[in-house]
This record gives sequence, C-alpha cells and structure tokens, in this order.
Amino acid sequence: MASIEIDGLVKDYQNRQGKQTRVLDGIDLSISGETFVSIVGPSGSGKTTLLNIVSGIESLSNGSVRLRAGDRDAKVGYVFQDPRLLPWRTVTQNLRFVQHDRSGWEQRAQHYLDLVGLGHLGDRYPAQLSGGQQQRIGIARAFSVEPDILLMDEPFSHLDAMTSRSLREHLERIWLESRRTVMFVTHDVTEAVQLSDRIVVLAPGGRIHETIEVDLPRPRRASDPAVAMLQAEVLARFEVMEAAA
Ligand SMILES: Nc1ncnc2c1ncn2[C@@H]1O[C@H](COP(=O)(O)OP(=O)(O)OP(=O)(O)O)[C@@H](O)[C@H]1O
Repeated sequence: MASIEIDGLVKDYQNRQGKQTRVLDGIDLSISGETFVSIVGPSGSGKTTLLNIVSGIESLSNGSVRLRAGDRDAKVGYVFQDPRLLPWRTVTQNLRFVQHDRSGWEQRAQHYLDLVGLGHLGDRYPAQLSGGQQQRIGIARAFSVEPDILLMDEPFSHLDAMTSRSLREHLERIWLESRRTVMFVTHDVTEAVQLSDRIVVLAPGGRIHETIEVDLPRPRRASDPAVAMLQAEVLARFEVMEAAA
C-alpha cells in the first residue's frame, strides 16, 4: 500500500534582496492507500509548491516528506497542466518512451489508451489531436507506468468547460479501474468534489485551513444532486475563508 507522509513542511523563498517569504507554513498531511486527495486553495496559497516538493522537483526548507509503497520507496508519476507530449513521436511511441519496464508495455499502453477512449488513435501524432485528447493521452501515459502515487497539477485548467467535464469523467473511470494514491491540485471546487475522497483546503499563507471528507457514491457526475449540494457547501466555506483572509 502506498502512502504520502508530510510532517511539519515549511517552504521559504528568498528574493534577490535576501528577504524570505514563507509559502508553506507547517503542513502535516497523511495520505494512504487508494485515496484520491485534492488540494484546493486560492491563487498563491502554495498548492503547486506543495506538489513540487512532494514530487522532489523542489526542495523543502523544513519538515519531511516520505513516499512509500510497502517497505520500499514509492514509484511516482506526474501529470502536468500541459501534457508535454513529444511532437515527433506517435501517441503509442509517447507511451513507450516513459516505460522503465518495457516488458508487456504494448498491452499496458493499449489498455490505458482504451480506458481514456483513445485506443484507436495510437498511430496519430500529437499535432493531429485536440487539446483535450492530448491531455487524455497525458493521463493514460501517467497511469501506464503503473506508479504507486500519482501527482497531478491542474491537468484540466487550460481546457474549456465541456472538455474538462468529459476529462474528469475519464479520469474518474481510469482511477476506479486502476486505483492509485492520488494528490490532485486544483483551484476548481467542482472538480475537487467530483473526484476526491478528501479535499484539503489551503489558506493564504500556506496553512491547511480544513480537510473535508467526501463520502459520496461513485461514479459521480457534477449534476448529481448530492455532488452539487456538496459543491455549493464547499464553495461557501471557501468564500468565507477568502473573505476572512
Ligand atoms: N521560485 C519561486 N521563487 C519565489 N517565490 C515563488 C517561487 N515559486 C512560487 N513562489 C511564490 O510562492 C507562492 C505560492 O505559489 P504557488 O504557485 O505554489 O501557488 P498556487 O496556490 O499553486 O497558485 P496558483 O493557483 O495561482 O497556481 C506565490 O506567492 C508565489 O509567488
């Protein structure tokens, strides 16, 4: 079973004049098993910084982060805002490129492409796909290496509302079929409620404001009354927090 253990995480940035700004201020977070956790919060609250530190892209100033899968270090996948497909490779070749373990990769690639509904487009080049299709390929690629932990940074933020709604459904489907420990950064409360088991709300100043458990049946649709009600409630709490900041 995979786990993310964050203890007392602090991140300070230093500007050119040597002045320090605290961006994350004592984050404690424990995520384990097949759990989908969203990190939401206003712009500048440190969501991306937190994800980058968990992934190891950025260093931390204090505290600790441990990513484990049983008694070994966890294998981690990352889905960026922009899918970053290699334009000179076909879809299938893009998936092949990231496989550390090449045995059985073709079946794996086909399986995850099928799950995002693009199994028939393996021979296309990225330029022959829409933005939404490219992001679906990015998600299939991340799942195809079968990481223990998947980190996602606003993967749908630059897509239109219809496309991101359909992508959320694809993501939930692929996650239900191939459950991973997921940490998903978004500024979109709708997205967070629809996808998550737990929502961690970061407040300005980089502290955890509250944690909300989402105990709703899956698969979920944004239009389900229970999902819509919880979205409204979380949004209202979010607005109160922003107003108080
Ligand atoms: N390399 C850096 N050097 C200095 N400050 C930085 C650096 N990266 C981020 N910051 C600052 O850290 C704070 C948090 O940034 P971060 O991108 O993590 O926030 P966020 O919640 O993801 O915001 P958004 O929703 O707008 O993407 C911001 O005030 C930002 O200006």
